[in-house]
Amino acid sequence: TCNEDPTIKTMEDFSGYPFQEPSSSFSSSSPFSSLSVDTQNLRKQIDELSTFSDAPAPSVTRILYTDKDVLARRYIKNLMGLAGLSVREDAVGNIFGRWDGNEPELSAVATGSHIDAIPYSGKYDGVVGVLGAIEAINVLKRSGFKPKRSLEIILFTSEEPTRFGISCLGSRLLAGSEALAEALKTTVDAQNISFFEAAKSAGYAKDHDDLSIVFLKEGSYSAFVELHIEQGPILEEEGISIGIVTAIAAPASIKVDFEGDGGHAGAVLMPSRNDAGLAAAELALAVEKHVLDSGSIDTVGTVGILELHPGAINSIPSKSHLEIDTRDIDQERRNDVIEKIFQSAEMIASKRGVRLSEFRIINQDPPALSHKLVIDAMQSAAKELNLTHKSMISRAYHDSLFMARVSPMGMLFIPCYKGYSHKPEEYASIKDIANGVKVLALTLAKLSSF
Ligand SMILES: NC(=O)N[C@@H](O)C(=O)O
Ligand SMILES: [Mn+2]
Ligand SMILES: [Mn+2]
Repeated sequence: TCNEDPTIKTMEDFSGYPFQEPSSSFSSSSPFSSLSVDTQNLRKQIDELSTFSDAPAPSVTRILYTDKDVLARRYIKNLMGLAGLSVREDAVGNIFGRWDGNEPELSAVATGSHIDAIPYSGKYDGVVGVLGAIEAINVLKRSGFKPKRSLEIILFTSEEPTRFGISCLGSRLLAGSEALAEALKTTVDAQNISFFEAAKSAGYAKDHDDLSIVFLKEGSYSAFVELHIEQGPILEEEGISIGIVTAIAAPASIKVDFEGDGGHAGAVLMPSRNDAGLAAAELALAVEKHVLDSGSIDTVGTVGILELHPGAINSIPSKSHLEIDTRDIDQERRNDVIEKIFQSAEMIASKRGVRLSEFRIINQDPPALSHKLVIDAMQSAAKELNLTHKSMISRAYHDSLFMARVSPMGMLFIPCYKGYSHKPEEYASIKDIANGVKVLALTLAKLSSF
């Protein structure tokens, strides 16, 4: 391989895709002389949407089913209407905007992403894939194109795990997750508000608690493509416009609780303590150790939530709560790490005389591979638009991870500033976004004519 970049090697092993572009089954002569993106309008929309936030600019916080989320959803539905799409919503608030093709009975081609944003994050994560998708439809309409297969834009509910601790909630249900449909009957958020109460407050789940109605029918889509910022530095560093995602890494998340006796920080001497806080601290370091010991750069582990109770400076923590996110492109290797984390939790609990009161694996998802059909379409589109592109893997997860279970899937990445994401400094230039929109438009056109 050209530059001994360990991830390239891994990507070839992992996605089975030779680094060199395979021959495309899509014709190179596209009827599209010019695809014009309304960059000014798109820029304005990204800024306007970011104002529906529970955090002060430049940060964006937009949590599922909050007032700001409902306003942002209304904003998107309005834009879908202005683009001439027929709009519908399902019981959990996945929103669909459809442009009927000449042969509407054929399964449609879909694209989409999410607009929910974790606390104090940026304007572009997910948003580029929703506003960009609507603009891609406008671009095709402006060029006089008429699809054979219908084109459908999906705004997925709750890609971020912020409110109910479950990532990709909307797309998991669309992909038919019985377990999730069941679990949501008893799921509550940190304020003890139930999922259904919250959904109803946002106008969803009116008279349903059997969420299997959200499941997509077999063959609903002939292909699914998601446009997203890279959330990594590669494209920007290498000056490449488009990332052709060939695979998405396998995410997992774990909730852990320790319980000890707590007590007075002054009066209780060290030998007679069983400090739940120190148990949590030790486990957090053990997560790092097990991830580093996997010997692969592709294994990552994060303790993004660590809470102590009662949380008083002069009181020994009697309870501690950790939430662990670990990922890898190699599912086996990731599962080994999870097993080692569990053994450490047990070992630490017995060594420190605290109780391991919870070790719950919330999700342990397999990785997803992009489909040749979609990869070829994305590559020939980028080529026809004379945009530099490279194949790459996604270490962040996306709704595409679950759409791959019900449809041939592919993702398009665009560069973002220093690879920043999940923080206010997240940024993508309108030029890069416009390139992504053009490649998406052409890819959708190719797939819809297939
Ligand atoms: N794309 C993205 O940020 N997805 C996240 O929810 C993640 O944690 O990967
Ligand atoms: Mn995100
Ligand atoms: Mn995202």
